[in-house]
Amino acid sequence: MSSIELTPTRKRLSGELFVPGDKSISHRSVIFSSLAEGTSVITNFLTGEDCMRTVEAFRDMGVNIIQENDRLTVQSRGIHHLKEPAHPINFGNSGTTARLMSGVLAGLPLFTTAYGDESLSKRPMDRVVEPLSLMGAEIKGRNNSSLLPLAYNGKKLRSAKHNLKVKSAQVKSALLLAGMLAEGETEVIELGQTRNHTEMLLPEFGVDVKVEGRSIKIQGGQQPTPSDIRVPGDISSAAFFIVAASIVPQSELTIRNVGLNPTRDGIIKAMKQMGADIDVQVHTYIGSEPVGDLVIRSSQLEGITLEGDLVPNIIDEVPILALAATQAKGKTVIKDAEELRYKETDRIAAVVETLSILGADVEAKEDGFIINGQTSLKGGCIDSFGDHRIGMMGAVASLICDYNVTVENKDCINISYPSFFEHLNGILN
Ligand SMILES: O=C(O)C1=C[C@@H](OP(=O)(O)O)[C@@H](O)[C@H](O)C1
Ligand SMILES: C=C(OP(=O)(O)O)C(=O)O
Repeated sequence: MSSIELTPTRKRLSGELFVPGDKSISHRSVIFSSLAEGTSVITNFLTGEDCMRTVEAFRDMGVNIIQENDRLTVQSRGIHHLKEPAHPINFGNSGTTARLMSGVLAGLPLFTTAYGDESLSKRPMDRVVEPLSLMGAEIKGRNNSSLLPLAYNGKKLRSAKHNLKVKSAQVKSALLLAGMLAEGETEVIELGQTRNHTEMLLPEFGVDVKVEGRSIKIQGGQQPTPSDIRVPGDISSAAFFIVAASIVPQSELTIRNVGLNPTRDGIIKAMKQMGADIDVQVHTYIGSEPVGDLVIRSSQLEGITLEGDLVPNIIDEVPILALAATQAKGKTVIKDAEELRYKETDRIAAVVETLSILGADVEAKEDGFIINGQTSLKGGCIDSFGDHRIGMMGAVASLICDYNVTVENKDCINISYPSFFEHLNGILN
């Protein structure tokens, strides 16, 4: 198992950084272009392991996807010419691949099977299998079809009206994709606003989607048309450096071309509410997604409460926000975040264990945690638990620890940010 020992550098963060392409938009752009008939070019594609699983799934179905660094050329003959893979599809560690592809595979006239790694095989799939079954989907799997591996006896689905029971963009997107392949109009009513990349990006591929408040409607029988997409930088990756530059004294860091979709920018709102010094300049729109530059200067943070509607917006950023909270004066409370228990690992347990080892004052709750700051962190040996976001949080923590930090099982960072350590070393001055 790979590990890295990080020694206290006492260096500040400065200079400029371009974070890799957004993971959610990368997945969606390869799915939509693979379903389109013709050629699409995707640039600044995230080549992390998760998005490559989505690429491989479509390669397994006969789509020609040529990769040159972070540029993908997707050549597809369209929905009606996808071929049935002769072997199971590997979703790896990627929840987004598993959920979104479930919506696609259920609605294609193919028989497919799919599996995941140890972590993904424990994550709930009933959240997509159940509503897809209401559309006539035939999906079978372990544990009453709630866990991978799954087998999809794909067929033409019927439309449905779904009132979602979880705040999940993956579930919403799976049902919209299934709805696009079904007969009639499918409506998805969200429990709360989640990232809206599917609704924003499908129209770029010529698919009509109607959004009215929390209701999203899609007419069946639509086939995406090819489109060229430039993926904005991933705010969830930028989050590690937003927090790092805020908590490492004397830092001033610029992060360029970050996606600033309002359903994703909660990390900036939360950090600003804690007193972080962050300038935001939106300079372009890619499709309808705002993109801009951030300048972050170190500052004294204060504890806050993070709850309710903000939580889905910061769901992947909670581990790194928890580290920020250890450096904030007073109490930070994170609640309504039980979804964290269903990620690559139980992120409530993993955050509490990791920060406790490093010397923080943190208490687990069923739906989040309470952190009392400000604490000086010591150091120690921590495990990523095979979770990229926990591994990166540990690496950022090492910047403010008194002694060495060893991060065990660090290779999982390649899932969303293969160049993470290179980028970190490039801005430590
Ligand atoms: O739709 C997406 O691209 C994602 C949605 C979120 O998951 P949930 O839908 O399970 O909240 C998030 O945690 C994940 O990293 C990416
Ligand atoms: C939860 C995550 O991803 P996924 O659900 O796609 O595995 C994540 O990237 O933090």
